Amino acid sequence: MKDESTRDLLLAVDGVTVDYGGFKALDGFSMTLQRGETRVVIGPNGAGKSTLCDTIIGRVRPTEGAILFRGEDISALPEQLIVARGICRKFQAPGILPSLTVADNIGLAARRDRRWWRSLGFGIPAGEQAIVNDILEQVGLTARRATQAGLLAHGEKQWLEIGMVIATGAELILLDEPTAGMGPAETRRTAELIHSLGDSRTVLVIDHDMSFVEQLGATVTVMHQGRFLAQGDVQAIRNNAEVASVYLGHTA
Ligand SMILES: Nc1ncnc2c1ncn2[C@@H]1O[C@H](COP(=O)(O)OP(=O)(O)OP(=O)(O)O)[C@@H](O)[C@H]1O
Repeated sequence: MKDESTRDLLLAVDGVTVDYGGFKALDGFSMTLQRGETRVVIGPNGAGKSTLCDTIIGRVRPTEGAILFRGEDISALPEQLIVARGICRKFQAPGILPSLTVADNIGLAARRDRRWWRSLGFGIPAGEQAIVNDILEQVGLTARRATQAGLLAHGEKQWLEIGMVIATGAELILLDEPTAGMGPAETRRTAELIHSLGDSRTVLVIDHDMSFVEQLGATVTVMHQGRFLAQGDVQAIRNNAEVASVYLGHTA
């Protein structure tokens, strides 16, 4: 891990409100991410977690406030320009091309902004082979490189998707419930994989599974009703009476 003092600000969500005709899915929400950190955002159903990701990636526009990426306001940019600047989101639903091999899916993701359609049917150019090999190794799919992606097990598909996000070169990766549908062993492997991204990427994870959150060992930000509720390590969050009350539905 980098020393705190050498880290710098990558993302600032600054007082963001998303108002749907009077209902505020985000209500003056603020948080910051330092370069190289992994952060988990949790919160009860409807807390605004997905809306936060939608707003960062430009799918939803803030009614108030701003999103600053590398110090620049990106809140009015179209999604594809935000992606081009280095933010990539992995959705719960797999976006892999099932008839292509695992390696070709990663190769395509690496070329997505570089007229990747031209490469269809031509295999992976030599220079990219090394990148693809590295990513396959990182996501633990080297032995599956020639397998059709559609034939992978559920967990493997999720890792391939994470590999594809890595391949885009994005500096900020948004992972929306990456362990959905996974058993304990796959969940553990996913935590290791996110760990292995180390300081090279900044990762924002949304998840409900507290054992996964614990394995990640990351700072946790808690949202409730579109607002910031608490932030700290897993233990502090577990011991936070206000957090317990919003999850358990009673007052502390
Ligand atoms: N397009 C929309 N129009 C109106 N209300 C919306 C819209 N999108 C989301 N909401 C509402 O905003 C609130 C926050 O939704 P969001 O999906 O961001 O929460 P979440 O924390 O991701 O919840 P979950 O854990 O259930 O996925 C919810 O009450 C939801 O119904």
